[in-house]
Amino acid sequence: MSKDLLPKPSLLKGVTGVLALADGTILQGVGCGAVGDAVGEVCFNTAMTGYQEILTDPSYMAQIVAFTFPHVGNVGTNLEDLEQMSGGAETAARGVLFREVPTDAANWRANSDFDAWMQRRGVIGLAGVDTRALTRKIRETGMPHGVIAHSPTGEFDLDALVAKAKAWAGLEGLDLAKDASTTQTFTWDEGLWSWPEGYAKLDQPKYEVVVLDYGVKRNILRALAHVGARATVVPADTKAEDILARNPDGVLLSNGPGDPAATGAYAVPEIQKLVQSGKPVFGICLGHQMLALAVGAKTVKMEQGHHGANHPVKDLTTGKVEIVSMNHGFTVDSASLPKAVTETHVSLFDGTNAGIALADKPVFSVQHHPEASPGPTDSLYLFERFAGLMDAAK
Ligand SMILES: NC(=O)CC[C@H](N)C(=O)O
Repeated sequence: MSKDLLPKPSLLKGVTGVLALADGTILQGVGCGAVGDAVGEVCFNTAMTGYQEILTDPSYMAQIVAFTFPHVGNVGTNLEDLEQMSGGAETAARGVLFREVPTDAANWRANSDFDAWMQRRGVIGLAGVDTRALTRKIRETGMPHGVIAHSPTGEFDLDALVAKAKAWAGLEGLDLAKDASTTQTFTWDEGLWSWPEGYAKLDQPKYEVVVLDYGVKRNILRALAHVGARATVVPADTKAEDILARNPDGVLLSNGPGDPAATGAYAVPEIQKLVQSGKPVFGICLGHQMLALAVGAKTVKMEQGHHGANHPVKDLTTGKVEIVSMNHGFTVDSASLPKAVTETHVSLFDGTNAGIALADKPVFSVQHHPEASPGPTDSLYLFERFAGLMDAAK
């Protein structure tokens, strides 16, 4: 085991949790949340708040999230900050790692403490690990495959856990949108949250938007309502003909888990028809990547990915810099963008593509999360840009 990744003994009450990486590295700590083990890609997230939204973001399916912020769980969990639509017993992320052992919940909105919430929702937690050393490792060698395990008796078959991490094929080529998507069409009219009112209600919709659900976050639907759009959410494999038959004012391609290239196999031909129809189209994250595939560009796997709530992105159409929420492990290869497609946004961390627009159609998309949740709301203007395109098309 690398010396860097040894636990800090003062933090440990007993080794009841481990993370076993495919290269044989073992991190030991205090297990919490659900008991058992789970395999996934290990990424780090630099957000300082919003762990409940992050862990329930469907785009984190098949991933294990290591928070660089040391105190996770202190404000407990509540019934509102859930991003996945199902709201069911299963949470998107497979596991979570953090530095300090979580305390009891201390927040007026909390109805549960973090440990009990993780237990109920099947999330395995591992506390007391040197997340800084793990983050440095990910920065140097990319996002590893790992198995997170929690055993209250402290018994682990470490060789078997490493073997399981090694045997996992990874996210490349994996279509998870079909698992994250709704199977039933439904409409949504809840707006954004503010204090002390709570969630707003959309009374008089100005626009009707069909949302192709590849694993949509609730706050995307709320941000649509915020600009006057009522969402009709349809399953990931819905045909363009069926969407256009509803005569929506616009179509939104949602975020979602997995590899865009694998998901694109069935979604891309439908997105191409939607683009050709002349309807305004807005893509977010996985939706952005699949729109890029639909217009002939390529997507590639990233080394360490972007996961956080403090990423600077430049809107090349206005010259403005926005601080955004990011969560992606694949990226659109800007060099592969065809001539008719403009690069509208770039990441100021590494220059990777963060947005595109079509020259001759009311179609655009971004890699980041304008709906935030968690994170800053600098990019909410993109929902207004979408509304502007819908106005122009009316
Ligand atoms: N948040 C998302 O939609 C993520 C998109 C894709 N699964 C990626 O990791 O790049």
